[in-house]
Amino acid sequence: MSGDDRNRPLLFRTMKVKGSILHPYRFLMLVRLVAVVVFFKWRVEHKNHDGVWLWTASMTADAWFGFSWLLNQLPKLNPIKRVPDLAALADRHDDATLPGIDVFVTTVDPVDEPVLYTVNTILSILAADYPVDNYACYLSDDGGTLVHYEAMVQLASFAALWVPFCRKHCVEPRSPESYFGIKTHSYAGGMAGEFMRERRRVRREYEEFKVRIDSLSTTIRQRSDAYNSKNKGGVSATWMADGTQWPGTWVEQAENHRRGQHAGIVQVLLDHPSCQPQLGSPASTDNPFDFSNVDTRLPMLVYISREKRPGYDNQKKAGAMNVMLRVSALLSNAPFVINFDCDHYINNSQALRAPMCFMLDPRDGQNTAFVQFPQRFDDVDPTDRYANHNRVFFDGTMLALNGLQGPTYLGT
Ligand SMILES: O=c1ccn([C@@H]2O[C@H](COP(=O)(O)OP(=O)(O)O[C@H]3O[C@H](CO)[C@@H](O)[C@H](O)[C@H]3O)[C@@H](O)[C@H]2O)c(=O)[nH]1
Ligand SMILES: [Mn+2]
Repeated sequence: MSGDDRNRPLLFRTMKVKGSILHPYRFLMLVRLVAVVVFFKWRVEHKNHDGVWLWTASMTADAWFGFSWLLNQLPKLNPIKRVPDLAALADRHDDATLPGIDVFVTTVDPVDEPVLYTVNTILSILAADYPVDNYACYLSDDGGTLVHYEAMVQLASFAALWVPFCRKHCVEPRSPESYFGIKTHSYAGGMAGEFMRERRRVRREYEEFKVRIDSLSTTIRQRSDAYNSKNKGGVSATWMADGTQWPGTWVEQAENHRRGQHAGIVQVLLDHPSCQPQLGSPASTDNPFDFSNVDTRLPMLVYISREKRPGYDNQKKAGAMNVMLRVSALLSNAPFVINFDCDHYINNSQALRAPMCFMLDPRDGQNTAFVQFPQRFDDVDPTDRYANHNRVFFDGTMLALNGLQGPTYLGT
């Protein structure tokens, strides 16, 4: 750290858990520890001579549980919360000096992992508040299906409306499905009438976009049937809208066009944007949106389906990430990568800035390998009877590990 850095504001704050919560918890740990030790003592002193084998087995199991309980408790003695300071980041780095980020999204099956989720994930990424020419989004489709590719084509055109709309009205969250799912929308800006009008219109466009996404598999099948019937005798291919055969997997399995056996595909759907802001056009008779003061550029968007061959282990998500690293190295080569599963979305438009507070921190940045966000889950029943929010893990264990060295990496 240079002398100059020492006087600068640090980019994140470290917060201890309140004593009123921590002290009773520590006391409870002590009580449990005493109980566990007393229990072991009792066990050893009351050896069951009729079933020594059983006694030994259960002692071994208890000893192991006791030990793992201890391992689990020790980090919890000092849980730590780290909060990014976005204002300090903005002071220190203007948009031009923020580093590039390559955003990786992985998906496999358009049915098991519904395309609508993937589409929302990507829209929330494209609409994030980060310098547009400084980040790029890559989708890896391990299914190699045309449905995903055409969904991305549709998405690229819907994003041209959704992203400027989000920027203009500071919409949160920026995944349209979640945004329109919220019952009431507070609006603090000075254009309430215009906001309501544009929101209604975007909502209608989104509903139409969803219908197009939902009908993709039917559209593709009908189109392919039409081409295949002209092409009698040949194999039943899957056809793209431009009248060429899709290089990935086909609806009907064929040599070199099936799951686990097809050529690699890389398609740039949205090109790298220009470096200067591009303001949109004012409202007119055939354009109800006034984007004349909004930057309408979109970040780069790339579709990838890696090559697959039978007998070759693809290493699932890790393999997909490897391929995305290689492709992005050629196209955008950002110093940082961030990855999401296709069923995750960014629920806060500042989410790409937040990790930079840790990575660029003058004190700890050089020693930070990765930043792990807590995950939150939608559509869990409000009382969370079955603990599906995983709060103990995300708000307990992970904070606890934070106080030791850092949390574990969760794959996203
Ligand atoms: O051959 C494959 C198999 C999986 N995936 C993707 O990998 C991700 C995770 O796979 P999934 O089987 O859905 O794992 P989950 O159990 O749902 O997710 C848990 O496990 C993942 C892998 O460790 C972590 O990334 C997640 O955070 C964690 O919630 C998904 O986006 C998949 O699309 C691929 O890209 N290629
Ligand atoms: Mn999953």
